[in-house]
Amino acid sequence: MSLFSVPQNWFVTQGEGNCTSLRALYYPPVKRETVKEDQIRCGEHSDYGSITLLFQSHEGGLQVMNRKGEFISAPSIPGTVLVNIADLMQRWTSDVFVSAVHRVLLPPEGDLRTRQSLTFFVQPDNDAKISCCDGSNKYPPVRSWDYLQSRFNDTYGRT
Ligand SMILES: O=C(O)CCC(=O)C(=O)O
Ligand SMILES: [Fe+2]
Repeated sequence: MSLFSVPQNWFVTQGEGNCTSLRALYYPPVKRETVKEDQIRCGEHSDYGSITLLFQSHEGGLQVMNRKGEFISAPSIPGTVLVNIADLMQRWTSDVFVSAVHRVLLPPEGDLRTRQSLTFFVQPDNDAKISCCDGSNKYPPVRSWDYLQSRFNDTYGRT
């Protein structure tokens, strides 16, 4: 089965309950004298789930890595929402959709504006078995909940 012939609702629901969440971020003003070498506002990363809806205020700073491995600016366009592919979606589609590595840069020197963003992380249902939709097994099947917990543990450390 290819990505283009998956049954309707394949990506929609496979159980009850999921870890979909909303994050509100506030980036305070940046005083240049306190900035450390190589500091940025949000370090480069990819999101874990299926897709992320990103609402950003208009100061800019978000960059997304293109397929050549270069970061390009993704400015905020009024009235739009940015949709990022995340890691489980890349696995699910067997790399047809590629998870977007992204980061947020510091504002230019002297720009003391704050920045705000809202990220809506859409996660597959907890019991969903994420296996390559083309049947290739390029990535071993994984339960959504287990995958997310392992990523959270890697990021925040085990308790
Ligand atoms: O603040 C932003 O624009 C990006 C935030 C982000 O990438 C995240 O919360 O995962
Ligand atoms: Fe992110």
